Amino acid sequence: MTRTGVTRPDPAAPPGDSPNLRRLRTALALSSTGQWLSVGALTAMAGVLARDDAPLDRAPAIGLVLALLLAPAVLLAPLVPAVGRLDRRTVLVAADLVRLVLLVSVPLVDAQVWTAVAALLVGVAALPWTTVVTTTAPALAGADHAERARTAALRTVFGAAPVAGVLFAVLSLVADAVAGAATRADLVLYVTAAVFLASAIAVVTLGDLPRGADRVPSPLGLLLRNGSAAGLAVLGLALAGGAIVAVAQVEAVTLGAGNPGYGSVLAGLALGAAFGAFEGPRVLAVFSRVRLLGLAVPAGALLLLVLALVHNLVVVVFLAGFFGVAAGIAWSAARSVVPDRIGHLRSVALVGALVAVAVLPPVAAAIGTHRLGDDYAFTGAQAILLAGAVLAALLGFVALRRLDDRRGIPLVPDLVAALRGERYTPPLEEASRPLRPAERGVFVAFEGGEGAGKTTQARLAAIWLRDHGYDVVTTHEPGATKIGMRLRAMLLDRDTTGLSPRAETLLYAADRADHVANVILPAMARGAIVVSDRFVDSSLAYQGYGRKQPVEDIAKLNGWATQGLVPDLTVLLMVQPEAGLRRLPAPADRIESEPAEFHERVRDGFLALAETEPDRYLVLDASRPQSELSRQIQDRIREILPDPVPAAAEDVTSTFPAITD
Ligand SMILES: Nc1ncnc2c1ncn2[C@@H]1O[C@H](COP(=O)(O)OP(=O)(O)O)[C@@H](O)[C@H]1O
Ligand SMILES: Cc1cn([C@H]2C[C@H](O)[C@@H](COP(=O)(O)OP(=O)(O)O)O2)c(=O)[nH]c1=O
Repeated sequence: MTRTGVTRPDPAAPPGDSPNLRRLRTALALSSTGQWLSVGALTAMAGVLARDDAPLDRAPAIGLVLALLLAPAVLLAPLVPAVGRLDRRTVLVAADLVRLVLLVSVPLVDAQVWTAVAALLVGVAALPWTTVVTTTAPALAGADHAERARTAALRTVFGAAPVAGVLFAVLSLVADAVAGAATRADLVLYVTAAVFLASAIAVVTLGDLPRGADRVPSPLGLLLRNGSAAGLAVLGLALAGGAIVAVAQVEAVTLGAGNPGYGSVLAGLALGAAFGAFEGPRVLAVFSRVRLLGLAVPAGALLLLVLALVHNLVVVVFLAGFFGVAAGIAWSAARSVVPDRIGHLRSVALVGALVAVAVLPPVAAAIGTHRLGDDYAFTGAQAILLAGAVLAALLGFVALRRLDDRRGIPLVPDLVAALRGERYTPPLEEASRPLRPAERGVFVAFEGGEGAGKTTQARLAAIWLRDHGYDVVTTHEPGATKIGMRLRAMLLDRDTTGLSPRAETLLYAADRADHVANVILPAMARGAIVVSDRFVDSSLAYQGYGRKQPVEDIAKLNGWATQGLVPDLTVLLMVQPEAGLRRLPAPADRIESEPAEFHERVRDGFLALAETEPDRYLVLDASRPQSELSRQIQDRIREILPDPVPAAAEDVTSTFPAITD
């Protein structure tokens, strides 16, 4: 604030940040801390109220409370838009106050059934807050900074978990010190209620919040759509992580550490996960993200295996922390592997955790405790942790096998080089690649939305290929031939008005037919590698999905135009349309100036095309640094390269001594 009371923009604040947005994030931090604390507080209370003699018999009651807390997020998300029509601040305050009342009521009612009902209602009351991340914070930041605001809000939600974990452990210790070992969870329940009060007050002090359509995608819908092997790895971790949380309290009580012990395990897990997710992008930065994912998941599984077998709380807390780190790194790697399917990954994690906490505790209780020798008891809790570890490791390996983006490059030297901060590049002739007849060249197409970096990456790939002695032809669409240049002018000139979608499609196809006949096929016939900036997929995405014309028809038309030529590899660079368009210099051409929804449809179209033929596509997150992208592209191109020297010629030349100077 200046002396005149006018708020000046904070020069250090990220673009799009406003005082109101910052206050909203503070409220979100408080509310999220309360929600995470509720998890510890209500499960602790469920454990106390179960009152069974053997700690393991309390597991199903604890699992039930966890499942009821999570279930609304999975099952009721589609109902959230209904609250979007109400006043935003009133809904958020009501959501906090409802949770406050519920948490205070739990120790007063003091009944197992009410604790379970309260858990369900706390889960329901948390739902309106999800719209702060999906809608309100991005709307407050404005269109240009919406994505950044969404990310910051998500970080706030998950960053609150370790804070709540540590707070829960400390409060449990205090309660233990004051009231003795047989404490209930009253203190932490009341403190959680107070945190919700603080959140409600923070919301009241907020300025106006924008209304707007709430978009809370249904986790169940996302679970089934956009499946990916990366999702399998995340599922493995979610099941394993869910197993830890589901039996943490039982383990802590069995080891004589009570709620402070339980809180320490939760805090360790949450701190580790937050650290891993935050640092993930910097871990082995030059190493393939797929391989990092494929290694982090089994590493987490191994930690879980040891965790299941030791009977020492301090060791368990550290192992839970390291498991969290592995899980966090794996999560960040999975996000970079399928940047376009993060919603799917989140749904897998949520549903996996829900299944784990609902199903595993009753199984643990049913297995019971078995004495092995005189001083080692093996419990059902350990059994499900072991099962979680094995399953996670298996799913991690499946993901690595299915997705490996450095096939043919040995894992160990690749990892050793990455540990030294270097990128392992096998000599070209050592890389395993199917040899292709040299008389037919190779055709690589670069596709993607506006400003995705196609021209940049096509150029870098061509330079790299030429460095390795290949005959390379770089070309582009539309407009690579004389006729094509005239067609391009017609197609992209903003003065061209009223061009019908069919005519547009035919003109692009005419340009392509000329391009294939006069540039691409002659180059391939002499064995060259052709690198094209755009090809048929652009027509399918722009004229098909963008202009809403039948994709099948366009594919048929282009099959004829191209004489059936299909790229050996299509590199698809995915970028958020608005980010891509921002990268381009003004003024926009006729297609670039289409509305945002058109470009969204084009983007979705490209993805749908890649999904139908995953082996032919390399899909990359174009927001990553250019050098990283080009390395991944090189790795993939290497797999399809022909021998640089025709096999027949090599038979002769290889008998001569090499002259290197
Ligand atoms: N990975 C990247 N990160 C940031 N900027 C990039 C990246 N790749 C390309 N750019 C920049 O974005 C702009 C558009 O890139 P360009 O290769 O012409 O995209 P396209 O051919 O897909 O329209 C250029 O200024 C380029 O330097
Ligand atoms: C090849 C092709 C391009 N287009 C559009 C996409 C681009 O907006 C424009 C090509 O313009 P261009 O300036 O080459 O852009 P970029 O660098 O993004 O490739 O033509 C189609 O709509 N259909 C097609 O089949």
